[in-house]
Amino acid sequence: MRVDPATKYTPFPPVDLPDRRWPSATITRPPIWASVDLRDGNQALVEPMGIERKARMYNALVAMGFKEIEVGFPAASQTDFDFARYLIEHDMVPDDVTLQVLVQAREPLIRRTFEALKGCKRAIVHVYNSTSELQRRVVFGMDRAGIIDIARQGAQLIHTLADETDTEIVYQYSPESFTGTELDFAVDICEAVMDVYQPTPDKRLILNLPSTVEMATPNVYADQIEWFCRHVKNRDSLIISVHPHNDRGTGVAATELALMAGADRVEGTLFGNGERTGNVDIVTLAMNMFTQGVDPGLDCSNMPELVTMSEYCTRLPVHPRHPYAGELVFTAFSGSHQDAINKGLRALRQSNSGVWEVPYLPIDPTDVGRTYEAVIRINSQSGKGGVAHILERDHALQMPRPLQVEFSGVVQHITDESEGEVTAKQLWDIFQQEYLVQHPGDLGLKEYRTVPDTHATDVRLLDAVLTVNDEDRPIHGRGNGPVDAFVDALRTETGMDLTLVNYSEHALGVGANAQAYAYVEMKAEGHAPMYGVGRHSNIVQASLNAILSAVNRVRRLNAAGQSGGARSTQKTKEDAQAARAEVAAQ
Ligand SMILES: CC(=O)SCCNC(=O)CCNC(=O)[C@H](O)C(C)(C)COP(=O)(O)OP(=O)(O)OC[C@H]1O[C@@H](n2cnc3c(N)ncnc32)[C@H](O)[C@@H]1OP(=O)(O)O
Ligand SMILES: CC(C)C(=O)C(=O)O
Repeated sequence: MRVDPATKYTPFPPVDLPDRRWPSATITRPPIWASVDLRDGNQALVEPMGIERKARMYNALVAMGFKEIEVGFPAASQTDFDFARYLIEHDMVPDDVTLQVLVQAREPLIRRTFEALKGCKRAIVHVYNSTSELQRRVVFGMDRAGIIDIARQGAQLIHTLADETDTEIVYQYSPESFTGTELDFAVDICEAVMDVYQPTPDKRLILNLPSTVEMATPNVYADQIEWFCRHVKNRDSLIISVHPHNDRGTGVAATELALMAGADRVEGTLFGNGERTGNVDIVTLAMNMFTQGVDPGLDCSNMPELVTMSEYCTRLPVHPRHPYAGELVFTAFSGSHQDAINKGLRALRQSNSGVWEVPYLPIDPTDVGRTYEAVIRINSQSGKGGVAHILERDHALQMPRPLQVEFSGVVQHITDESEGEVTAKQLWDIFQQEYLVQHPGDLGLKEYRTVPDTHATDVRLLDAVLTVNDEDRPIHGRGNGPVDAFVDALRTETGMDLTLVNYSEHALGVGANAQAYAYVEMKAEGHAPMYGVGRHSNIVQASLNAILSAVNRVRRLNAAGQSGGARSTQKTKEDAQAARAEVAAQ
């Protein structure tokens, strides 16, 4: 029988704060960022980082612009102790960066922590004990007074040791499991710690209010933070810090609402690594601010490098759909998205506006070190817009709309069969096979010339030599220009009733050797109109090639015993099989 959640789980009680103010606040500046990758992130890894990996991540965090970095729990493990020593002894702490170390409110651990800090110019000593009703009851078996005593004694020892050291100590206290702690008790225990440290507006105490376990909707965390800020004494002598986890998958939202509710500082990790479902993801938070026009003060401009570094250090993958960072987050496969992105990018180029406005792309991929290459990729969900985008981007083709429709039908037929992706290179190969390559049995244009008809005005006579399977075939035609005369000659040669329906062309580059593309839509009796594409440095020859391309496609259809319109596949069975085999092989 299924479990009845109503009998097994208790809903989180709402906070009594009817005049809450945070819903009308906005985030206009970044908080103080503190990375806990090397502590909370590290303690959650299957294989915790050694010194080499820790140092690599530490350097990356400094380079990003973090000014406060929790480097470990030196009293808990020799590696963490040694790493703090390593940074201090190798003078790896820039003047504007403060190392932070975590310790439980327990005397031997606190003493050991101070040993780890010897020689450090400035450090945040972050002490914690657990305060929630559940932990008081089942872990510590203590009442409120006993728990306050642990915190007070821990703070007293730290205060004493701080007076004896040359290191400038910044105090930080966390009522761990804050989200499960009654708010009045959270204020009481924090104020007991404040009584020891005596913070002032010039020497503020960091009070860190962790969502050790995310237990409710983000608005509840915001209420808790606002309630605390409004009830704690000497608010101006405090830095209110949040340390959200992501158990409900809403760590980022909870943090944003907590900032609106008055938090000054955020502890989190890159890409949300951390205990269970992780700590809050600082990269997403920072980029969310960035996309609202707020400089987060953290450099995420080389996201691929950050991902590589994080994956190496944590030995955990960053999900391909991870916000801003995942391999696929700037990629559209679906046709209507591709169409809108294609149009949006074009409109942006034309507008010359610096303001980013592209449907389905909340940020410019280049702002995080990505290119536009991956934005549009082709599979069976894709449409003409995506196909046209890639051919224009990589080969400067300006395909007329009906040709886009026709060619996307060819591509779709292949992707439907292969059920996979078609790379940009494969797409170009398919296009060339379909329109530009001479297949066995196709007509090729060896040479041509036109002369005015001396017996009629505005009429030209054409003499050309076609090749079919290495055999020459002379042809002759007349018309009001070379194109018209060529179509006339082909009517005679092929016996097909051919009409030129549409024509367009464009140059590729400039100068005498610039290539031109010509696109023709031909109607052959018994077939729907069909496109041909020609390429040559001479525009007339490009046009004649395009006409032959269309005629050859009709001939291939006839040879395969098929008929049908432009939207049906124009590929012979062999072409389709070859293309499918190529896609499958990659
Ligand atoms: C939410 C967080 O992420 S907090 C950070 C958590 N990080 C870690 O725990 C990683 C590092 N910790 C460790 O390696 C170990 O826990 C150590 C080295 C610190 C301590 O190890 P041990 O002394 O063997 O204790 P262990 O952790 O198994 O048990 C905790 C004991 O400390 C007590 N305790 C836990 N927290 C505190 C605290 N803040 N203040 C005082 N006592 C505490 C517990 O009640 C328990 O007491 P008991 O032995 O009388 O039952
Ligand atoms: C030590 C505290 C801040 C912690 O890591 C947590 O509550 O998650």
